[in-house]
Amino acid sequence: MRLAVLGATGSIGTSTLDVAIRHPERFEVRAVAAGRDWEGLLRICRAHRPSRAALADEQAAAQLRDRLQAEGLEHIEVSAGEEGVAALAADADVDAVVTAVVGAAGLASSLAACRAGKRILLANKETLVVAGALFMETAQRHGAQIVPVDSEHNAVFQGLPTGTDATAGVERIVLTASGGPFRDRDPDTLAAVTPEEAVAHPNWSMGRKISVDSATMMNKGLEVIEACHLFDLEPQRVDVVIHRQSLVHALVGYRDGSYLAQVGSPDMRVPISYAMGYPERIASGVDLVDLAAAGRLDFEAVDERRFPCLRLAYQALRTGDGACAVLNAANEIAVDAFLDGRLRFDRIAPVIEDALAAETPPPPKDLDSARAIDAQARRVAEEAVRRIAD
Ligand SMILES: NC(=O)C1=CN([C@@H]2O[C@H](COP(=O)(O)OP(=O)(O)OC[C@H]3O[C@@H](n4cnc5c(N)ncnc54)[C@H](OP(=O)(O)O)[C@@H]3O)[C@@H](O)[C@H]2O)C=CC1
Ligand SMILES: CC(=O)[C@@H](O)[C@H](O)COP(=O)(O)O
Ligand SMILES: [Mn+2]
Repeated sequence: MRLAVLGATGSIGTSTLDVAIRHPERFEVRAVAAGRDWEGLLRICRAHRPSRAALADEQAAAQLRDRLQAEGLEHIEVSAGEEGVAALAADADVDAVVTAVVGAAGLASSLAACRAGKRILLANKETLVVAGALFMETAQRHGAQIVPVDSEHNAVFQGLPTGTDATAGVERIVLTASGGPFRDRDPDTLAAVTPEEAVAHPNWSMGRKISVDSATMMNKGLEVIEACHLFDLEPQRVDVVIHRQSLVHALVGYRDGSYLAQVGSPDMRVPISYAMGYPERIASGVDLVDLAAAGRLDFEAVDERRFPCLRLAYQALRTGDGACAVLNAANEIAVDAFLDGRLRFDRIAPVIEDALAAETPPPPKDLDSARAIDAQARRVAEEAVRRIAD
């Protein structure tokens, strides 16, 4: 299988390449893309020898081109900008696209992969939050196959019935949430949280943005929206439960009273290898969980006062796709402001609430309208950051 790995320098990208290199007879890394880390992408080019590479940042792409030439790797064609990244997703020499770009920046390449009818190993959950119906319709129209990489959705995918009716007998699904680094912290002290504390996830090693999302539990909110689109479920059929150990990733509840749960170590190579090998199971480099050593599996209800972002996500989901796009944009702005030291941790949710209070845009009907909604919501959220941060 010929792969394009978009977001190759990041946490998911690195795990994907780790799985690929374990199966050289099975996977060929044809194309790799990132944002601006040209040195990271250069190292990947040396190790995997793709045919094509792309960087969203034009200057970084020029640096990469120069260095590849200096090292005798000029046959690796380098493209630049959002279009350059999206072009890799549609490359005729690629069978499967791993969408591991962070944030709404991944939408254009996700849609390009859809239009080209690729197998999409979907990590970029923001694609489904910004333009869920558009993305799913585009995939269906062009025969793109979506295999979820996000651990919970990958777990649901594994637990759903096989055969023609993919949801036969399914009553509800349950996504587990670790609760993040502040699940036991006194809520009155959340104002003082530092970025380094917020990105210190108790169980998973991930990029900074998703780590903050886990700390606010917006990550689970985005995942509820993601699940509704992927599995065609109404919001009331998607539950969230806190599970501190992050060993059970999701459960599919059936009408006969059974739950099917997927259990695995908190290492993304497990769901990534499932998506890469599907429908076969291939080695991921991760051992089975030692159940006796794990000892216990705890489940608790979510305290919505501690995690207001989860409520905001359900609110946006019930309002419609336009509101979900606003939710995502405002969250990205608020998280950036927090990581830059311009916004307190406990003010991330109020910024998003403010953005959602503005007039709700209609659902995005194409990439341009999604971009316009995103840009407008970012302006509103930036204004809210300035006001709320004062
Ligand atoms: N990490 C995890 O365990 C999980 C992640 N996900 C999802 O996967 C996605 C990636 O997350 P994660 O790997 O943690 O993030 P990272 O921050 O670790 O990596 C992000 C990647 O995106 C690239 N990137 C950033 N901006 C652009 C752009 N404009 N164009 C192209 N590439 C860009 C980065 O390149 P550069 O290095 O140059 O900045 C980097 O390769 C997110 O949507 C996240 O929600 C889902 C489930 C689990
Ligand atoms: C690994 C993965 O899929 C993340 O989305 C993970 O779920 C984050 O952990 P939280 O449960 O804390 O959000
Ligand atoms: Mn997840």
